[in-house]
Amino acid sequence: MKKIIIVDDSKFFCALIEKQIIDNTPFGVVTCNSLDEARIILSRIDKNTIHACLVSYRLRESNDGESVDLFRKHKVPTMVLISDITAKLRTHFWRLKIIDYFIKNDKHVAHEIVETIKRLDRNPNNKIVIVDDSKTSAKVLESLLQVHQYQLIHFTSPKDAFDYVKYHQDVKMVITDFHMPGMDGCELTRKLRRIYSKQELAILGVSGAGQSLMAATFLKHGADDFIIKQSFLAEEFYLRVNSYMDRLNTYQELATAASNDYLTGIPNRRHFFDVTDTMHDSMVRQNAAVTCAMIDIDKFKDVNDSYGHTVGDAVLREVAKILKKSVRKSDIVARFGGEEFCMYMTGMPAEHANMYFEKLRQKISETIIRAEDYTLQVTVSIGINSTLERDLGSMIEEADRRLYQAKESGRNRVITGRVAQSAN
Ligand SMILES: Nc1nc2c(ncn2[C@@H]2O[C@H](COP(=O)(O)OP(=O)(O)OP(=O)(O)O)[C@@H](O)[C@H]2O)c(=O)[nH]1
Repeated sequence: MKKIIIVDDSKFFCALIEKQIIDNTPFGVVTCNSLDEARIILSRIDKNTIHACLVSYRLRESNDGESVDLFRKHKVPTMVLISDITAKLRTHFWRLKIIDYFIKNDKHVAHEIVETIKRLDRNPNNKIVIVDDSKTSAKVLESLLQVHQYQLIHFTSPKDAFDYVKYHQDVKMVITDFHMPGMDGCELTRKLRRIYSKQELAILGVSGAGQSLMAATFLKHGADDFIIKQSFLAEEFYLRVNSYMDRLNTYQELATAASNDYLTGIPNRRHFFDVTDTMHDSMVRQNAAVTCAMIDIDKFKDVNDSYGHTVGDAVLREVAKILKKSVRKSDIVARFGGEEFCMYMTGMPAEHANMYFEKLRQKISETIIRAEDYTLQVTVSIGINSTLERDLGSMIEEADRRLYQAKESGRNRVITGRVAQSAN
């Protein structure tokens, strides 16, 4: 487990922050109450296991800032604790390329520290594209963003940047200069906004000083914000980038929560229909092979009654995992509710469907599920329908009727409508 090192001479403060970090992040904590202790820890610990450190700028029996220098020398991402801030210190901190500073007696300090640690953990997955034909200007932004461990890609050509962002939906933010050959920053912003909404992509315009109209022009074309190259402060830049990134991450978490089942993490019924609606139309137009399947765990009530709901939940997660692992990227598996799942398989004709689902049924029945102190096995009944119909709802309804037949005729079996296969 990666760790956060806290260095502060107040044991009470260390304990308070340690608890917040342990309760709210995946990280462990090592605390030191003096610089000497911190030196010993640094000499013993494997540096790769340190996520970041939180260090008091002023410690008893050491010079101001000595603690920060020690961790910076060891290339540990550093957050600084301070009792109060001055303009001089602020400038000094950003020159040192620290992650952030926190005022110790601020009542939100623990929350802010935890949020910063979580953000630092997320940032390697947060992709930012910098578009600037000047490598020197881009380097300035890159070196600032690297401190916060964002994933960065630099393009000198706006056209190349556009092509990249268009096909890479994982880009969260574009920071673009205005004056560039071929396409200016506003045009790039306008083109990107046709594809991505503000909930999907943040765009920050950048330009030189003395361009008073530039901010309005960028915003008008769909940018979220604008910064002036020569004059922005590192602190202001971080606050803006981090707040847009936090907002995007929150939107995406909400979107995932709305479309995915909370227990198994696979799509829910609503999302299933959102996705399959257009997909199915195109399948019908191409007269392509499609198979729908309804899958239901047998006697699931007995699982809950015999082992408890926590074990029941673990069974649902395990079955969902097996279903998800068994499909291709173009197929969709969703939890329709309770112990019932639906699968939409593209390019699967009737002659393959029966064998495929028979294997799947067998795999589930052979899987040993471990939950709490129990080991158990469950079976599923499956109804499948490979007769292409314009209306997807009717196709699923028929698969559901066959699932009912599978239950009625003894469970743990697959019913295709044409042949009923007994597993027993
Ligand atoms: N643990 C857990 N149980 C759930 C969840 N959703 C539904 N259930 C339970 O699933 C059980 C479904 O029971 P039934 O509809 O009687 O079906 P069954 O026992 O599987 O019987 P057959 O389908 O006829 O084989 C009920 O006891 C529900 O309470 C869930 O999210 N977690």
